[in-house]
Amino acid sequence: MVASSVLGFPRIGANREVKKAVEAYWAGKISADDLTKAAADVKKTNWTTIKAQGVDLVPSGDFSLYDHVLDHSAAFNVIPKRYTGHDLSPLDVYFAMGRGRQAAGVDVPASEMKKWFDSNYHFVVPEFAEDTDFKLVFNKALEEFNEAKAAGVVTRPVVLGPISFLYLGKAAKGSSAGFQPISLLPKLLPVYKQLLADLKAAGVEWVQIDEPILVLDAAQDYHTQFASVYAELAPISPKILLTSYYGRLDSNLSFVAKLPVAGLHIDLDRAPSQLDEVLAAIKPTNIVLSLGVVSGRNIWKTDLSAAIKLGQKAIDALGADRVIIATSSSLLHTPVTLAAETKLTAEQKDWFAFATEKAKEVATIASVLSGSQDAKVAEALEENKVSIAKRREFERTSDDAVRKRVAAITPDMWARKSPFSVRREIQQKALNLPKFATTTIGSFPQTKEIRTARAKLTKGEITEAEYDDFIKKEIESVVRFQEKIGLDLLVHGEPERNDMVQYFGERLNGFVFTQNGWVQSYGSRYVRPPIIVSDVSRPGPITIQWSSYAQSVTDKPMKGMLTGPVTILNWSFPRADVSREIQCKQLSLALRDEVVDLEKAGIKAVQVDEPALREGLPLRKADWDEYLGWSVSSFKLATAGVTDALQTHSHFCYSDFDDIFPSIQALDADVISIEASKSDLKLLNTFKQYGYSNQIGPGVYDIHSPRVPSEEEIKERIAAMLATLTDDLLVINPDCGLKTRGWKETEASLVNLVNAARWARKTYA
Ligand code: MET
Ligand SMILES: [Zn+2]
Repeated sequence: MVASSVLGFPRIGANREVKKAVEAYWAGKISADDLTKAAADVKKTNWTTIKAQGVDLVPSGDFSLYDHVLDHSAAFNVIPKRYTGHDLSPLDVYFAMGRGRQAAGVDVPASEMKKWFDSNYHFVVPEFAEDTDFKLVFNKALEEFNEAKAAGVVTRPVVLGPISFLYLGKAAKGSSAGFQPISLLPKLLPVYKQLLADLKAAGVEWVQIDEPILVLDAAQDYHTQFASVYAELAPISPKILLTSYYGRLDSNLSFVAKLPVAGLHIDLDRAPSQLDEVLAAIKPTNIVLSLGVVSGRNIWKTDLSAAIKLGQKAIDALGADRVIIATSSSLLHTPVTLAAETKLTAEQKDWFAFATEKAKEVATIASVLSGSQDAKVAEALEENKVSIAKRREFERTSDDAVRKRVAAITPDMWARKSPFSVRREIQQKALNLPKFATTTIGSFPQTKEIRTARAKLTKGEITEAEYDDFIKKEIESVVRFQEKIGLDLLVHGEPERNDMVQYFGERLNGFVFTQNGWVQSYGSRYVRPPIIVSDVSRPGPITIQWSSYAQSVTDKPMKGMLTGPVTILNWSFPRADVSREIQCKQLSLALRDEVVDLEKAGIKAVQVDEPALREGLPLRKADWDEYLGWSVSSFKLATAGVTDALQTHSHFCYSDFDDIFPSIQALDADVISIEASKSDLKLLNTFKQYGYSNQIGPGVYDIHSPRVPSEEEIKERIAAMLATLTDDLLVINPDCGLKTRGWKETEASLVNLVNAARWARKTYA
């Protein structure tokens, strides 16, 4: 019998129930009990849904109200001191860690957030100190196992592994130099033992322990750490399924195959070629192999026949009892169900599988491999063959003009005409900005009124012209606001955009959209990634009318605002039949035309955002050059079609840039803005290390939290930056767009920012 399994499921609810409940709780509209109840309903629906698809091993413990790494930190008492002692309930401490808290005498910023591997999901970075006092505050894995059992589903609890937990975390501020979280392993292990022993006592058969760091280049000591940790855990634990996902095990396989675990999960979606060596390595052991053949990262229907072949290969080597068919990773990166989509054409719908459909796919593959004679299984397999054939047929169509244009790209097309120093002078004349120029990253609060107007337009309750008028009024008021508080380089505020990627996707050929395809990005923030289904091109101008309108109502310079090619690609579900590089180049050419049109329309500065450049970086260093090569040239291709007088900006947020900083310099944007506030300005060390020649605005405050930074705080940050950056290169801005913020905190924060910049002009005159 070949078993089927799912590694994790979206925790947002089919109708975004979790977002709604969490935000209502934050707003004081529902109680903690109501929130717990709403969460319980979603968990129960998830378990029963997965089971109903025929899956044998259903996950539990993967649910989260905010972030699963944060859950884990809270459960293990890894709670920085700044969040304790305020007389907050554990739930409020938890949310304070996730998003900061500023109320009733409590004023604490959020913890640092980082991208989860190469995905657009963000986790809250655990902070470890030498005196971190690990204890099991609550056993989430056990509680949710029991909860699922009571709902009639026996599950496989999911736990983040100890080594990944420590490596994903950081040393708390004030730790002694050289302190490394991994040194806490001996102190942490007893708590894991307690957790696992409790699971075993509760009758848990299998526990899934996630060690995703196994797909990263091995730290030197991985080998001994894994060997000693799992030797200690295995005897007292339920059967351990050790999982790796998002990439290949590579050289880590040599020690992983020797661990005393009952099962090993590998990602065959991202790294199909590792199957042979894994089979060879574990054949002499008793390890059960979980094959991640159904992608947890994209939304394309699995080619079941191809997956069955891989499964059969594993069965031939190991026997059916040692094979599990699984999703490649948790399905948290995919929308809940295709069933809710009513606007996709039948042809399009037939191409896709979302989380629920993917659960069914693993079950079908496992049934076929188990020799099932069930007519329904045979039928599902047949239907899949037809769907895959149809998609292949569609893939043969192409937009020849786009293909030709991509083939004709030459390197001179992606170089600016003159070097930065020359451009700078020309641009300074055109823009006339003061020293320490202030600007924002683009979006202003997306208010209820804006969302309502958009919804009305979608429902046909207002006309296109009425909507456009509304947007113009919004733009004008955002412009007046910026003038009033004294910002220097203005933006139009992006009120017309539902989402920075979706907005462009909807105006380009080659994309399709879902109505309800939400995927969690961080906390209660979900996105609906567009899907690239065919060649991409620009049927006409996208942003020109709004940017030129905004410029027409002010004498101050207006910055045009576009989402960059790499980010559109990385935040979409890409097609699987054409390389990412080619898809990116197609996007670049479309955006290049838009940038040129903005300049023609009289716009003097254009920002092309690339917040997702870093996240697309391959997990293995050996693969970096290839990616950085085409992504950097794609950005440049999009921005180099203009004259020297156009000031190009780019923006990056959420991640560590240390390792790719030379590539950021290579983009040759005239100005970059970059997240720095949450990572404790450690970025500044990067500037020190590599130097930076163009203008730069490391964010002076964190916009991901409603907390208002004081003027003093911002001055301190500016002063800290000036210890490393020369004053004529520094630009003053928040660390990201303001669309998730309310107007009140936006105004207060920006007033402080402008005042701090004025202070800097005097102080560093
Ligand atoms: C995630 S980066 C966001 C950049 C965009 N221009 C904004 O201000 O919202
Ligand atoms: Zn940003």
